[in-house]
Amino acid sequence: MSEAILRATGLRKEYGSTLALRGADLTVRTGEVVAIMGPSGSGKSTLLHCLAGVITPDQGEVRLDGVPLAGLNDRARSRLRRSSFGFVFQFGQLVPELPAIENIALPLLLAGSKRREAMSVARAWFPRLGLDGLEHRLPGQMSGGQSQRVAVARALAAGPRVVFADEPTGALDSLAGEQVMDLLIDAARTQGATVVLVTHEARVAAHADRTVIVRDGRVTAPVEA
Ligand SMILES: Nc1ncnc2c1ncn2[C@@H]1O[C@H](COP(=O)(O)OP(=O)(O)OP(=O)(O)O)[C@@H](O)[C@H]1O
Repeated sequence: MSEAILRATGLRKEYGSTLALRGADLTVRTGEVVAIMGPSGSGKSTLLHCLAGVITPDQGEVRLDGVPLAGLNDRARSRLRRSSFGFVFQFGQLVPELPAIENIALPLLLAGSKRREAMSVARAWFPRLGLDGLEHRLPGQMSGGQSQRVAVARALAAGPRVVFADEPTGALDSLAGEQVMDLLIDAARTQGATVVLVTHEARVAAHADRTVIVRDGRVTAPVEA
């Protein structure tokens, strides 16, 4: 069995009087696709954001390759997010002023690629996305499903080690949602990326190797595969 890439132990997070996480534990292995399910407000997004180092838990820790994220300063944490992580949200993550191809090229440019090289990598995604000919469409000129496919390509283009997806199909009908999930899982597996996915939908979770349930701020169903 592969090594743990992410290990969260005893995560606790309070927002004012709301206890969002109360001792959440989760281990994710390299190359695994893990779905996080659970009732609304149970703490799924908070857990995802702690795993990704976007928010810092009040107690407990997250380790990436055994190294505690809390030990990194803000700059190192942002660099890590940029170089090792990709993100897909429900909607609205593309830069509206940039055509699809430039949205995909953006993380590569931020990582230091030359423009010509970044655009060529981005262009190569279009046949795979089923979006040939739409390279120069703005996000507002594409359907929700097309935009989400572009968002998946953007999350994966720079070769992240972990992709975090929060309700990536939440705003889509079932056919468009299936296409987005097929693309996300297929591309992640091809690249050997690990995926941590929050979803309400069992058919989305069915794409995962393993599903865990968050209830009242704790991970209640199989912590380990
Ligand atoms: N920034 C915030 N400020 C205050 N309360 C928050 C904040 N973020 C989350 N919460 C609260 O923390 C709890 C857990 O929220 P979280 O978004 O993690 O749950 P969730 O399981 O992802 O919910 P949903 O499925 O509805 O998206 C909820 O009660 C929520 O209202």
